[in-house]
Amino acid sequence: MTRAQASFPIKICGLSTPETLEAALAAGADMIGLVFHPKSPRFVMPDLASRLAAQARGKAEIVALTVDIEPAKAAELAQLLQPDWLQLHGSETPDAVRAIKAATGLPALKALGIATAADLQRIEPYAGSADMILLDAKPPKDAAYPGGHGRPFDWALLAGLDPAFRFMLSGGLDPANVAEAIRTARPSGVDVSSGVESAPGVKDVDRIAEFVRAARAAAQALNDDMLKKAGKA
Ligand SMILES: O=C(O)c1ccccc1N[C@@H]1O[C@H](COP(=O)(O)O)[C@@H](O)[C@H]1O
Repeated sequence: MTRAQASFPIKICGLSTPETLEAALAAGADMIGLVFHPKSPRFVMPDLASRLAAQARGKAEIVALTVDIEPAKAAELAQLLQPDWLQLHGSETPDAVRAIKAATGLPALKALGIATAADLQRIEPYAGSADMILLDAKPPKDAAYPGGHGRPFDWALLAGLDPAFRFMLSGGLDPANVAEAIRTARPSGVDVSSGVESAPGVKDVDRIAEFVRAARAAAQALNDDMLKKAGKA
């Protein structure tokens, strides 16, 4: 089990400078995301990505974010970056997730877009393939890239999920709303990109620190509440 699977992981995605990566590490982020989708404003070239990965290694889990990547390309990326996770943020089927995992030997964080209760039925088929599910908003129609648009979805849709099901939540989270998102959706971790930026692709060190602080406090409160309900506190 990785560190992220054992605790309440807080992931800061789309980091692209040593300074903002350092801010995420100093704030106590558990996972950092490097984006390998060329159409994203957060895309990092392989050389820079390798340097950022070296800076983060051993301090936070490194997540390589890809979109509908071929298994052979994923293996090349894994070789180059040696990430701890692959985030699969496209329309990868359960079989594609299995093939990418087999080619890389890495755990997969599979993102699924949620807009209605019916979308929750897309989770179950990934039970035997994805190591963690990330529930995100759907991108705007005609978006050039499938995530990182700062759009929330209705977190109350997740209230009926099995409490034992571990998932991460993303989509429009920011320092001001992450506590409410955690109270409502009761996720096992959170992921943010544009909510800690001053402009698309430009991370803000103060917002990163505020986000991690707010998420950590809300996760602790959620845990205390669950222990109380279970009669253990
Ligand atoms: O961040 C990106 O640029 C990105 C590009 C392609 C796919 C996913 C991307 N980011 C992921 O999108 C969600 C939501 O981000 P936001 O906080 O709403 O901006 C998050 O999981 C990012 O990892």
